[in-house]
Amino acid sequence: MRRIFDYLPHPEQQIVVGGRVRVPFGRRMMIGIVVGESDHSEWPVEQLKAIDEVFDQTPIWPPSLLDLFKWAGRYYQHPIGEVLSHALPKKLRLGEQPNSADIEVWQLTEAGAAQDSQSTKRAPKQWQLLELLKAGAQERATLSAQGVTGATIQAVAKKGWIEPAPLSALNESACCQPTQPPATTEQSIAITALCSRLQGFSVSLLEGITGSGKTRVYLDVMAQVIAKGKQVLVLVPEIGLTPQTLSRFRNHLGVRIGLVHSGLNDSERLAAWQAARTGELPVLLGTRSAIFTPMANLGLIVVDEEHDGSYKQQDGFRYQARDLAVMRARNEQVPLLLGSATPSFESLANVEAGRYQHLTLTERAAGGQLPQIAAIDMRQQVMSGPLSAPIINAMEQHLQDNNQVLVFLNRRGFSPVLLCHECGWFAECQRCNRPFTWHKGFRRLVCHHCQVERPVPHQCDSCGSTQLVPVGQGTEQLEEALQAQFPQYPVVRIDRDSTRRKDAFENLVADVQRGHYRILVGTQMLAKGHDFADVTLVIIADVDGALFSSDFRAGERMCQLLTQVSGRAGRAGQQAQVLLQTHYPDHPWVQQLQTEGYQQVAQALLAERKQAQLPPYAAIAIIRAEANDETKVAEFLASAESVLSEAARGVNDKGGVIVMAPGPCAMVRKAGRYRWQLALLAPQKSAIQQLLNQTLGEIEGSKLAQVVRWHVDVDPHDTV
Ligand SMILES: Nc1ncnc2c1ncn2[C@@H]1O[C@H](COP(=O)(O)OP(=O)(O)OP(=O)(O)O)[C@@H](O)[C@H]1O
Ligand SMILES: [Zn+2]
Repeated sequence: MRRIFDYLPHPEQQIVVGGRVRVPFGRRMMIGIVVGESDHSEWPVEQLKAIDEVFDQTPIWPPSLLDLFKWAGRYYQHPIGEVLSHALPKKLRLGEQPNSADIEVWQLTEAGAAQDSQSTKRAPKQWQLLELLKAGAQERATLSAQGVTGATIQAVAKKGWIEPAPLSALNESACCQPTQPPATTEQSIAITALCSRLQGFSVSLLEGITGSGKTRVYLDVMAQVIAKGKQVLVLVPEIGLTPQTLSRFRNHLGVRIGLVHSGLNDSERLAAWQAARTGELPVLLGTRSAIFTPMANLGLIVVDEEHDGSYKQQDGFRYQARDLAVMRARNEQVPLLLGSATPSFESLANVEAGRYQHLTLTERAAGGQLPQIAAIDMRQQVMSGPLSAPIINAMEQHLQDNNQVLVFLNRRGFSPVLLCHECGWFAECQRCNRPFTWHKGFRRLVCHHCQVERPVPHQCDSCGSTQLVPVGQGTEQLEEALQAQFPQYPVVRIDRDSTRRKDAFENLVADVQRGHYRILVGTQMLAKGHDFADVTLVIIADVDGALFSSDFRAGERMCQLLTQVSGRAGRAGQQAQVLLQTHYPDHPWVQQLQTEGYQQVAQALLAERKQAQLPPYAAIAIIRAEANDETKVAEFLASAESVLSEAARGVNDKGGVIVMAPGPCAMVRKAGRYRWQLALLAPQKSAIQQLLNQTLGEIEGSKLAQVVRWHVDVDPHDTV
């Protein structure tokens, strides 16, 4: 509910703003959070109920953070209750007390330290655990982030090689790596510039080409902050939290690193949260939602790969964690460091406007040149498999030279369509009106839009023919074809399907690092931020689909993705190559990326955005609605449009808000429901805010608002 509720104070207990209380709500008792105090109410005092129980003597969040949440609720047009509930670890929502002692810590015993790889020869996982603990005690949560399962821990503990350790062991354990290569000149310049701004609020954008060693810059700056006794909050994209990242942080900083990731259970999550809140944890490393963690002594926020789409929550409370980081840094008066090889256009525009400090790294830290992208014109190739002859030849070369080859294809499954060769019928999801993807390994057809599955048919539904043929290719097919083409080189596929099991992703990445595989096939999971030292050739198998998206951000996204994937090649300083297969070698983005690189393409695309008055030079919000009955969706948005248009006449002083006519989404039917949307555009974010604040109450009150599912998306990630 888009509102707050009034209660009388507890007769004896003191209440605190930002603390939890139990209150009667309807016929139930519920846990609430006190967001403010007042000496009056809109309701007659006899109608108000009293707070039943007070849980907290001190606020859960400091006032600056509570203010941030209130701001976020207003800005993203999301009910404050849901925002706060989102920010609160589950155990606290249920009324438990914060507790940081709930942490399971393990250390080597003397017997364990005496083992060598021979004694665990048939149990490589156990050896991995022993090796990890050689550097000192670690939390179970940290071990699990590095691919160690509970079963392995139990097995090794049973042998008497490891034992539970006190929490204090963590602080002594993290060791500093003695042999760091010296920072490069560019890195040193960036580090000095950043360290001169550690007081007060500022935002810096570190734009460093792929492999330029941005992480090293973060770490040196973080070390300075930690040395002053302050805490650092580091955000990474959803799949950027690899064992490698973690060990780099541990080794370099020599302090305990707290983690927030999807593999934590509720107790571990609460323990990390509490350790951060009390100030005992020097570094908290986490994905999007870590931005909500209170930190007693915050000294710096770092957002790595700041352009990454996973910082935007795509359902419920649709916040942008990078943008919240800016607000949080301002509220808490600390510096914010954004880093990327392919900065978001929002951040580039902020640099242009002089709001962010701009630091650049233009050379690769380990030497060598950034690989050039070369397009292979598919129209002139005779294709015998998914990859053309020049690509196969190049792969042969790099593999013979003992290097790894990465083949990128952003489509899971075996084939995106299963077609009847005789009549042209194809298997289609009835709820989305889109073809099913054939997953050969799972022996299922899966709709990638609504996740519904069905068995693979033996016959055509329409004519009964048994000649069903796969059309188009996904990673599964590519993996199969490459293994057949290069039987002597092990192939691994890394995508959401091959990494479904817990820890599978961490394990596969570790195996790639160890050189177990020579050919890596994968989706964007492989593209982001990984440091695979032996990859010298990157193949981009197909980008053609992305060239035709009608989303105004399609160009930005594609250039980011291609630059990031390409950047996986030659990171240890080798000569490297990137080959891109396309039917459209003349497409302007493809051309520009080959000849100029991300910075120049970004400048060109930004100029177009400015001309067209689109974000980041304007603000946008979208109201989306869906229902089984399309006319209801259209009617609801039409009435919303008239409410908005009427009110929009009043906000003309700020340059006005354009209320676009409602229309069907690019994918008009999903999971059986029809989807429409209405966009609001304005030169200023505040104008859209003002308009939504004025009108949402009325829109929400309409009868159709109860019939259709709808939501507001401020600064949407997807706009089609
Ligand atoms: N000063 C240095 N001297 C030698 N090697 C370095 C130095 N700094 C970083 N490196 C190495 O360069 C490689 C790339 O560094 P890093 O992964 O930090 O790059 P990055 O800027 O984050 O790249 P990306 O944006 O592609 O993720 C790593 O293997 C790292 O160990
Ligand atoms: Zn579907």
